[in-house]
Amino acid sequence: MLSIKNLNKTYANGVKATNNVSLEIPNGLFGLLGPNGAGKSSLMRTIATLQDPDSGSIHFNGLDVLANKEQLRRQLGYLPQDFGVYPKVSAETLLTHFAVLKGLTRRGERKEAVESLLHQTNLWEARKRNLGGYSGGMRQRFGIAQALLGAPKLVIVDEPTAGLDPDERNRFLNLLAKIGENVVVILSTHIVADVTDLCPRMAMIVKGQVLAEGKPQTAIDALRNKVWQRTVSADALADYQGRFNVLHTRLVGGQPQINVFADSQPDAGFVMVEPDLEDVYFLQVRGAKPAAVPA
Ligand SMILES: Nc1ncnc2c1ncn2[C@@H]1O[C@H](COP(=O)(O)OP(=O)(O)OP(=O)(O)O)[C@@H](O)[C@H]1O
Repeated sequence: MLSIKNLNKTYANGVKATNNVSLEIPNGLFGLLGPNGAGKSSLMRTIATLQDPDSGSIHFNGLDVLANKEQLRRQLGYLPQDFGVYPKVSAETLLTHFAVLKGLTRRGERKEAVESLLHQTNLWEARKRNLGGYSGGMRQRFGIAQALLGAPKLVIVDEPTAGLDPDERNRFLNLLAKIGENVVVILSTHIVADVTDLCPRMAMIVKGQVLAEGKPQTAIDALRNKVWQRTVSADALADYQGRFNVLHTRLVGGQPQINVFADSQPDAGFVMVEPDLEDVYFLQVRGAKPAAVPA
């Protein structure tokens, strides 16, 4: 269990990237969902002990993280947002190199760990190929392999699915879900479907603040009977956006279809629809508060 209490971080330029964040994160895949610039990376870097908060506390299975950084790092696997690889080195060679850095100094043990991770991330067949020739998905899976060296108890992956095609994204998320069976895995993303599909728990973060936390389904249920949908003409769209709390707009067959948040039917053209996590997300991002989004 990772327990974060009243965490704050303001950068020297005055940006409050982490605003009184408190979260309880159990074993499993935890989705940290928010738009670009919401403060996801800042929070993850702080948990990973790469930067200090101004105030607040972090405990991991009882360990005071900020007072015992080295001990946390020994249990941590981290995949940063921009994970660079040496293009002219094979996956097997670089992973072996990372294993040495991670303290796997005994040869047999190291070989076993590297081989097992190459299998687990489905890179075994491609292990001799140079990383420069890997696809985006393969590179991310390599990133996860290095993060898992040393069997970490806390795994942090920062926006790993951005730029992956749907197949690669699925393969990557399934891999994370499997890892999450036994350890805490925190996944940051701005892709709502990443969280809907796989995360038993999540938090939405906007402008450094946690606006919703808990099971995705609980947050969705709180919007039941309050999401209304209709198609409108392109000319009328701005008018609808001005008059109603429009959560999002999609083009369906070239025509705008809008989802509106309202206690009652906004006009006769609307039908009530089942809410989904996108509705919850856009309600939070647009700054409109629902009656309550229970944890
Ligand atoms: N070292 C820094 N110094 C000053 N401002 C920073 C620094 N790092 C991040 N910020 C600012 O803090 C805010 C949060 O950034 P952060 O990278 O944590 O968000 P994010 O949710 O991870 O977004 P993204 O996906 O775009 O990286 C942004 O306004 C960003 O410009």
